Amino acid sequence: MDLEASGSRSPGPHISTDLWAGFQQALDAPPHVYNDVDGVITSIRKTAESSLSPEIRAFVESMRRATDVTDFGLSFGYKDLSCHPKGSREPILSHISGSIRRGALTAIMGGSGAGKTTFVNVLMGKAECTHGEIQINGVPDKLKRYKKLVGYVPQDDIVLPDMTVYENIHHSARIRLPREWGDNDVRAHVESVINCLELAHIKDSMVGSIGKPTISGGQRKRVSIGMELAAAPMAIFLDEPTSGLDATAASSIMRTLKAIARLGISVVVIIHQPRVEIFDMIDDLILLANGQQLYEGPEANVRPFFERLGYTFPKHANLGDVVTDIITGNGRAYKQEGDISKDGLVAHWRTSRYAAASGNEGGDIAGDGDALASGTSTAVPSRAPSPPPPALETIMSARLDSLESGADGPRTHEMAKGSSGTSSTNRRTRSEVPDVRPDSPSRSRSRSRFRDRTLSIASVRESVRESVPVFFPQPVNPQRAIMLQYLKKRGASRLKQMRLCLSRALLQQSRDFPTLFFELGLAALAGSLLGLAENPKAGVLFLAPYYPPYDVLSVSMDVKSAPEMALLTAIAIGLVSSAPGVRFFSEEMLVQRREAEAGHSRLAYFVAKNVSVLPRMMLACLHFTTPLFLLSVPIIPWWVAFATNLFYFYCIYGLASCVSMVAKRESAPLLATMTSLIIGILSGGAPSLNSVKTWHLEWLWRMSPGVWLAEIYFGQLVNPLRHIYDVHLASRLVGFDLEGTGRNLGVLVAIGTIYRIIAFVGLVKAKKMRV
Ligand SMILES: Nc1ncnc2c1ncn2[C@@H]1O[C@H](COP(=O)(O)OP(=O)(O)OP(=O)(O)O)[C@@H](O)[C@H]1O
Repeated sequence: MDLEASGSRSPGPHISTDLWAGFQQALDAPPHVYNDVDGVITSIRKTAESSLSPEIRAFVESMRRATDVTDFGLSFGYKDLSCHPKGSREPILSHISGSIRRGALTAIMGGSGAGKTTFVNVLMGKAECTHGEIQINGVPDKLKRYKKLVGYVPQDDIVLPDMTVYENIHHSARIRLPREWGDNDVRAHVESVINCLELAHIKDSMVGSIGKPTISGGQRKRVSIGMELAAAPMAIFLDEPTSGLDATAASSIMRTLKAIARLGISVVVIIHQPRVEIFDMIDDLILLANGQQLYEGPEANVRPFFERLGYTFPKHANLGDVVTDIITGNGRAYKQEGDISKDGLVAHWRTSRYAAASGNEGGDIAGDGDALASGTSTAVPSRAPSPPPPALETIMSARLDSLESGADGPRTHEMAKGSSGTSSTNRRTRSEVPDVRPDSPSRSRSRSRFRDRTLSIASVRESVRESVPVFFPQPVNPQRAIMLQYLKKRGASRLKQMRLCLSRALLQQSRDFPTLFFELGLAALAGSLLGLAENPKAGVLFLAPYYPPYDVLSVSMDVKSAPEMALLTAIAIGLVSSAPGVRFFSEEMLVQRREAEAGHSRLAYFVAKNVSVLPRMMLACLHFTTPLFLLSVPIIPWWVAFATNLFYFYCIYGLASCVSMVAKRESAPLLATMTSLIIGILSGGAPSLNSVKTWHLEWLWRMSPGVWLAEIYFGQLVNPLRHIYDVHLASRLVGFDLEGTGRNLGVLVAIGTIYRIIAFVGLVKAKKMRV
């Protein structure tokens, strides 16, 4: 069964209608008009919002509380953006100008290497441009400041497989929402996100991995989107949100994204060769090639734009495919003669932009009111022509008429696209979006609410006429100061994040019982085998000459057994713990990077992960040390052996963390095992530390925790016999000190900690995610 398809129709637990369509219901809402004119438009907004379902209204209210502004959402304006990193021969982006409207679904398209990722990184404040100007909500500003208000959904659904849908989203919310929010507030927001994403019926299901899925691909994508919406973002960027999904799931995701945009959140997607129904849902398009624009404007205008350049669109061809072919320089099938190169398209866009800016008739485009691009004397109109927004009266009349006649009313973007009505593409979109509630009670309620309000709306029309109705995007400058102030309070403190990450890590471990069982079993087996190997010696691991004058009675000498036992112990612990140690970080590396780039504290995560593993490490050490001691009966006090082994486990886990930062997930366990074997061999047992000293390489051996473990074992096994044997002679022969157990334990802790510091540096410096 297609879970995604069934999921899109299943209601949440407290939602009465079985026709609930989540966020998509917002697509049927009347236009959302902003701009407060003596409270007049506010009443219209309230009217618009009253037709939304209670779940979506709860989400909108929650968003307002999280952002502390009434009209959440970000619009971006950019002028002449150029990025030319050092070492790169060509600029990655050059002369990009335009805008991204608040509340619009904007798609960025281009061939491989066109600069889409870099452009999105710039808009998200993750990368800086070498040149250009940027406006946020109509005000020149630094994008970095708004990072906490921006969500990013990577192409691969990077979620924790052994956590439920609710837990994945809830964790993100608790880390990123305003810190003064109580548990109930966070829970309510998460519930509203889950309901609106139609995940309520699977909220307690484990997410599962791609190899072992427990929910469908479309649902995983929704979880991934939910993790961002949980943080109440004002803009959300998605890298190929439909890739890998079947047609139904892909359309459903895009409709959801479009509805989210309608609520005010700016949605920007990177998309490749979209299917026609997906292409039709896009409001605005930004087409890139070779790091430069070749089109920016409404999706509805892209076809006429290319037709003016001589391209013909076959009757039944997929518009998305044709556009992709054209912008990658493969448009010969659609233009028999003339230039079809990407450079030609880029040059055309640039010249027509400048022609339009200078008022030249030949200009192919005209500015559309983008504040940055057209609001100043130096402005460069940067978008293809958007028909002027219709008057508010037209919109309200159309909406009221449509409600009277029972037809679906025009949507905001459709109106913004042209007073002439909806474009053909948008008509297609609407007809393909199933009207899930043709005669539903909520629809009738919404109609009657509208009728009731007709009078009051009619009475305010006159006063509204004086003002210019503003549709998306709406600069929210007056609210900017409040928003920036509020941004500082976003996100849990580092200490709280540590606590949250710790409880999550412990929960994960408690669910991974088979692995723990296997690890403890392996530790017990290794300890038993080593104990059996040492058992015939009955704990006598040292023999040396007697002191004079009894030295002539000495029968034999054995100074190697103690270092050898230490060597075998080090190797066994290395084998037992390196693979589990590497799992902790390498399996979650992508999740960690996603979280870190979303603003989670790396330090909190790292410390919590390391703390969470301590009980497991102690259990493994107990299972290793106990059989070893019972079978080999050495003369070392049990607690000293336990502490020594435990600190060596600590070192191996630390070393495994370092390996997981540099090695690929598949090769990390093998590499960690090999590394632990090497440091085990460098324990001074064979070759002896004395020989190493003669090679002047003691410093190298001393860098290995193995040598400190061996020195403790040697001292503990030999020193108690000092009244019988010449232990100093033995010490000189082997090269180990007899004293300093406490110091050596301290060194082991220090080495383990140094490994962790190196691992943390690796975590911070590790390659960033693709976007
Ligand atoms: N930091 C950098 N230094 C030098 N060149 C870079 C850097 N980052 C990206 N590039 C280059 O810039 C070009 C655009 O890269 P970008 O990742 O933005 O393209 P893209 O459109 O996202 O491609 P794709 O769809 O294949 O991911 C590529 O040729 C890439 O190799």
